[in-house]
Amino acid sequence: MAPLKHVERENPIIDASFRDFCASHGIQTVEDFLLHDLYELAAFAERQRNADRLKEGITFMLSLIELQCRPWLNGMELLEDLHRNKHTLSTGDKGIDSLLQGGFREGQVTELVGPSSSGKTQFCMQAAASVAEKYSARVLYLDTGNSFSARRIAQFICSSSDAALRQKVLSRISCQMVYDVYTMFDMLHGLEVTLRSQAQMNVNEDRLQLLVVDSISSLITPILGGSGSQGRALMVAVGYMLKKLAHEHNIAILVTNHTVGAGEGGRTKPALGETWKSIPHVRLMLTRDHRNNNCTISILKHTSMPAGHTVTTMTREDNTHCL
Ligand SMILES: Nc1ncnc2c1ncn2[C@@H]1O[C@H](COP(=O)(O)OP(=O)(O)OP(=O)(O)O)[C@@H](O)[C@H]1O
Repeated sequence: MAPLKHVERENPIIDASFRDFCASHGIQTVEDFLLHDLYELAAFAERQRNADRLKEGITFMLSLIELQCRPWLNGMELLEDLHRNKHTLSTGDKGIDSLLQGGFREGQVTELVGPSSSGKTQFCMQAAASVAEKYSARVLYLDTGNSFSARRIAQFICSSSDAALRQKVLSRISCQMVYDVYTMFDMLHGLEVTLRSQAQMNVNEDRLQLLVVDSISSLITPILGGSGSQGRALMVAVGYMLKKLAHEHNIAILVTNHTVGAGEGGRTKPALGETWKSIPHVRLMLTRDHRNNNCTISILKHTSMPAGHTVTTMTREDNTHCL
């Protein structure tokens, strides 16, 4: 059960005096709120010296509980949400955009799977440049392996010959190093709090539209060892948080995953196993022919397309292939 003190991080109105007031009515946790008569509590608050602050705190707690208990959505409401909010974002590559019917879908998690040196990081940086440039959007890049390169991103910016524009695009891309799954939880939680308060204040300019995690597998693989289920539970929790962020804030999320071993028929398969498989909405497999630098992307899973569609594209050396 979450103690009320944890909620103070989300809204300072849940301060010590609010918590003391709640404690005097036997309310110590968020769940305790559900068991109490809140009209009675509000009536008690009315008689206090700091009535306005207390009532504001109660209203906030109610909205928080409501947020956790979202009603079921029917198919019509889901379709409307899809048309109204979930647009596609160009990946920066014409062929891949056409394969994905426009690019990454906002509100969804797209996973790029590929062996080492297949070009996953290059793809992520190209996508970051494309979204920051084409949509004047903010991009958050979580780098788990020190592979982010601002210089390489600058090469992917189509208007890179214009120094002022290039600077503008680059300034919309923030990069943060994340080396373990616990830092990742803190990061995602902080991001959720920020996005929620921005939504409440209707801040819409330079909206965060793409979140990149390169790579999710290097954060999760170290906690999966052994026979315990704790690692798997943490993995599912991270996946759930990513999906929730994507859905509630209309963000396209791109994560990378490496491949392991020789699966059935001598082929490699995505790491993180069967439990992770259900997390991403879209799974793409990237392979690279090192003789001619051709990359092939094929769909392993998609919400509206059959698996197996494929596109072959060239590795970009600079920005000469801009769309
Ligand atoms: N500046 C660059 N210009 C052109 N090609 C590059 C550049 N930097 C890297 N590459 C190519 O991209 C390849 C590596 O790709 P990348 O780092 O994206 O692979 P990856 O799939 O992310 O690998 P890993 O899983 O090991 O991190 C290199 O082998 C190189 O050929």
